[in-house]
Amino acid sequence: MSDAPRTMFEKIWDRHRVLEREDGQTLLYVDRHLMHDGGAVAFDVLRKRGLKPRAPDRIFTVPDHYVPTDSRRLEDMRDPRHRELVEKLAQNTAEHGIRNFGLGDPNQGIVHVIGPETGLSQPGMVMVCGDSHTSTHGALGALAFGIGSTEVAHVLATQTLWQRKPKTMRITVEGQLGPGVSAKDVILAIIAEIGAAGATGHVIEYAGSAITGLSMEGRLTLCNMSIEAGGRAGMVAPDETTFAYLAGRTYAPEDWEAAVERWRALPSDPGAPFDAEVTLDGGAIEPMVTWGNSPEDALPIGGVVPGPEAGADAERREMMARMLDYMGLTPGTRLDGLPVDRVFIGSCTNSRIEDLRAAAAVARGRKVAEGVEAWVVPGSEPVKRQAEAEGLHEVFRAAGFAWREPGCSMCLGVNGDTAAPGTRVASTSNRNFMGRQGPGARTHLVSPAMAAAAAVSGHFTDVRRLMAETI
Ligand SMILES: CC(C)[C@H](C(=O)O)[C@@H](O)C(=O)O
Ligand code: SF4
Repeated sequence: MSDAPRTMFEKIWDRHRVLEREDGQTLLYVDRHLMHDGGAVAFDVLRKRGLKPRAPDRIFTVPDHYVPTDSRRLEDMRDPRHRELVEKLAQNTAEHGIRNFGLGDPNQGIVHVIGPETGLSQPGMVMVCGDSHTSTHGALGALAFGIGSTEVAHVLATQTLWQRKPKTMRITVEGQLGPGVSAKDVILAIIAEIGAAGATGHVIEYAGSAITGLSMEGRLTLCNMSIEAGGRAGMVAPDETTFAYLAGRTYAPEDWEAAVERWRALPSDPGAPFDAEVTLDGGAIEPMVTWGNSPEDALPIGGVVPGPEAGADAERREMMARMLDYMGLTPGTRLDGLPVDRVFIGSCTNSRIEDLRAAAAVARGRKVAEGVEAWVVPGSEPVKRQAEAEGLHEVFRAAGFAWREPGCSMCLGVNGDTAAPGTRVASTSNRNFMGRQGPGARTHLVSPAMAAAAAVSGHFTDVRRLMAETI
């Protein structure tokens, strides 16, 4: 190998390359394979072919999509097909000696929350999961990406995966984020800038002082939504923040000092070329709200709903008209002041302890507005315990928020946690697609602080105004 400067992505790719095929595909070794209840059927595929999981100690599973968030009991799962998926995951993993963080386990939670939290996600690893938001784990300096169901079976059976080498994109955000501006606003601003297909075919590396200044939790939020910009994966170079976050976690490496030494060599070399470069001014980013049905349809809270004529071409104009109709919005409406019916604080994007602290800081001493139903769904059992130890659940309850059990919940609604048709939802999740939170439900993506501000105001509002009022 030459001494040419390499990106962090290339270093990880090179280290995991097993062999290359003539058509340009590379067989990669997989360090960690995460699975959730949505992928439980992969075990049947293996069984039918007489195969067994190749490396059970590298596979970790958790039910999150279908679990109820008003109970921890399997018996309370209303849909028998969903219960079967959760049971199947427990049975298959028990049979093969795979660690399953099952319903009721003290570490159960959303797969992308518990990976980092348990220390399973580490710098330099190749990590996969049959789920598009696997990009989340890249926040720790891993190459982590979602795979399809056929690939899940392939990884189960071989602990390797065929991949075409993606391109690289560096997104640099310099400067200091303003008060009330979080990682969620940064990623929404990025996607608004480059578009929902802006990073297609690329692995994104986030860099710059606004990024390195983020906590690990902020970086997880950022990387989580890389896929919403079309990116194959998103990564942040490991640094002291990363090491401090991982130290002492259950699955942190036993040879800790040596591991940290290895991790220090991972960041992209100075001068390493990226296929694409994007820069943003972090200081100019404001609290964001989406108005349409793609995460790219995001505007600062001071913005107004655009009209279809703002679309660049006929196709976009037609799409905008359809989205405005679906969202029940009139062009020219100010986002600040737009009434909400429901508020969802949760999902693998924004359900970690810092997210709940940010929301609680706004909710403290205030009341959820009349007619608004607001939920807080912690990302995992440890997040829930920590929040309760800090009394955050009391803050939320006193304000009128429902305090629920961990899971994907209203992010996707496959467990039955949905919003009624026509309902306008302020949501801290990552997708505002038509029907995402239930048929006809109108999703607006926001940060946890902005969601809490909407809950107590009864409409979207600039959280910075509420912060100024807080004594
Ligand atoms: C169910 C799962 C495969 C899906 C994904 O891939 O992302 C889900 O988590 C989502 O967020 O839409
Ligand atoms: S919380 Fe939402 S985005 Fe994340 S894995 Fe679950 S359904 Fe997918």
